[in-house]
Amino acid sequence: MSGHGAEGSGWPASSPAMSSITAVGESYQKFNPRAYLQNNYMPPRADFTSEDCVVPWKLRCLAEAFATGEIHGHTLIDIGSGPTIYQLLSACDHFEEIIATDYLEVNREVLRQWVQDKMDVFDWSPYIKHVCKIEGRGEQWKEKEQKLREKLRQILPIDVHQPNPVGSPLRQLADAMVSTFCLEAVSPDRLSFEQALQNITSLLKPGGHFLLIGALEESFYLAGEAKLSVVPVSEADVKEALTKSGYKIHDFRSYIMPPGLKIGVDDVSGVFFVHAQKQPVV
Ligand SMILES: C[S@@+](CC[C@H](N)C(=O)[O-])C[C@H]1O[C@@H](n2cnc3c(N)ncnc32)[C@H](O)[C@@H]1O
Ligand SMILES: O=S(=O)(c1ccc2c(c1)CN[C@@H](CF)C2)N1CCSCC1
Repeated sequence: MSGHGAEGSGWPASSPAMSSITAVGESYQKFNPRAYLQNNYMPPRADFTSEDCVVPWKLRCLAEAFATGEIHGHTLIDIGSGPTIYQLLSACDHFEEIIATDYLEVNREVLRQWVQDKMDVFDWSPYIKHVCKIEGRGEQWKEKEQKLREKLRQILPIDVHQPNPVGSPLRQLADAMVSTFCLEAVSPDRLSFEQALQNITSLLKPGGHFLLIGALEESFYLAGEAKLSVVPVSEADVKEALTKSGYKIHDFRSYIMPPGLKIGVDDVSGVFFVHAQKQPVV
């Protein structure tokens, strides 16, 4: 899936909006997964020493959401997975099948390599160990790692700017959805952010739960040679977009990025976490 085509996007092929979306897709051609992982998922950002650090905060948000027991079913889909799997560690105990998605083949291949336990893949063990610790069930980290590898059964191309983001409608709507640092990082403006949210919502069954994590007031980030534009969003912008797409917000939390984690790889001000639920259409 190229994602560059105007076909079916709902925008006129030559409109300014479609031109901006095409430009975003072109900017991602230089995205370097290894550099992206280095910038965001290794020290100093990968600091597990205090519950106040961003990684423990984010993993706790996800673990606590799944610990409610409200979020379960057969299939969970992750939107814009990139080269990362940390966002699925607490989910894998509550679903039979997990679908990862990304726009870039390089990222989908990184995920395939991890699932197949190939050499030279990123070491997620600090994240897996931390999740096992905060979940408090005494699960061995290698068990959780193997469980996720078994459940991560599909790794699909996706373009959130298409009305059918994964090409054809899913055989079965997802019971739950996760997305981390994707929508704002691939949308040139607020309107396309809201439209992308509307598009991915078509993949989630009515009543399905959605865990959304993203960057607050960020305008760019680096991933090797790529400098990607990000649409700056506030808490209010995110809440408004979710409401417009028919969600009820159950929980909204924000984390202010400490100065020590502002390392030049982006200009993120904070991180938001939302637990929302798609409301049935009456
Ligand atoms: C900032 S990364 C987020 C990666 C990961 N979810 C995380 O938490 O770090 C944004 C991801 O969105 C993907 N992406 C770019 N354009 C997209 C599009 N039109 N639709 C869906 N995903 C897209 C990129 O390939 C990249 O993996
Ligand atoms: O908050 S992070 O430092 C983080 C993680 C990923 C990103 C950003 C920040 C900000 N820029 C985003 C670009 F889209 C990607 N973090 C990294 C460790 S795990 C918890 C999340």
